[in-house]
Amino acid sequence: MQVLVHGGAGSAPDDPDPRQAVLERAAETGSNETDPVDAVEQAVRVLESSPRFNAGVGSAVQSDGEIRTDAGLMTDDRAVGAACSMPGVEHAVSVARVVMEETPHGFVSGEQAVSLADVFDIETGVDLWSERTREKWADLEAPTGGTKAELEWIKQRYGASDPGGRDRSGEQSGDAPDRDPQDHDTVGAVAFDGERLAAATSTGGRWLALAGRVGDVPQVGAGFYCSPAAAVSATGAGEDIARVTLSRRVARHVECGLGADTAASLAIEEFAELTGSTAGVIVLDAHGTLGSAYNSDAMQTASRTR
Ligand SMILES: NC(=O)C[C@H](N)C(=O)O
Repeated sequence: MQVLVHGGAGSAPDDPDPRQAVLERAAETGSNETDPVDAVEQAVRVLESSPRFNAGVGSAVQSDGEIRTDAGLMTDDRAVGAACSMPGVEHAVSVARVVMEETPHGFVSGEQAVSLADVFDIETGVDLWSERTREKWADLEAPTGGTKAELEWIKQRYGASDPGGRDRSGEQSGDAPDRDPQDHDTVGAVAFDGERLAAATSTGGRWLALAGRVGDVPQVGAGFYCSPAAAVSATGAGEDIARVTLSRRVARHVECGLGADTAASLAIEEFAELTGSTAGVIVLDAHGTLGSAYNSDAMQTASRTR
């Protein structure tokens, strides 16, 4: 089994070494599996359980002070499952898998997704707050007073720094108020067993987002995609990733004959040109070739073959 994982595209983290150790453990855990769906699910679950990443425990907090998780999973036969806006769900990737395998649907949201998780024995009601998110949330001093007040608050702030720490004009925004140096850390995995491919992505979204906001991660073709040619997981500025269906774009380039790395680089170049924003992708093709590209300051990855 070949597994490649990422820990989000964004500004360079202060703690790359311990993060890298978790990524290595995730890749190894996935590579011990014999089925690519198990491989991506188990790899992502390791990352969701680490407070160092913005997925599961340690996820970003939305404007109403609630943490909601999102994930998507897909296989090369185009089976797909996604789930979003789930409070108290650490392993969003496992809910995405339930949607794929146990329902006739592709995407389930909110309270009902949490109920579905419960029915299939995925733990709910989990405390997803980490020390870091608690401190950051307290520092932000979010307004109380409902949706209108929250919207006014986030409109000035959301996207003032993208996951690469740059403002929308491409200038460094290091001294912007409320800039979040850890606005990255979405996690993803791709796996190949020599015949079958799978891809999965999981996140808590982005800081300073309106309650109920859903980014690219659970949108098929945007935050994740898998075709018989390639498995892809994306990370970065979710609204921009979705508007150019970034993961689908990478797979399409592989389908047109490009190598995994070239396909990833070309898709990121196109993404940057079309949106002026930052993102990263990992890809594993049906020849077992790994590829990745990003235009943010950093994107940590780890891979393992067994
Ligand atoms: N850090 C990320 O990758 C965020 C994620 N793509 C989102 O927009 O929800």
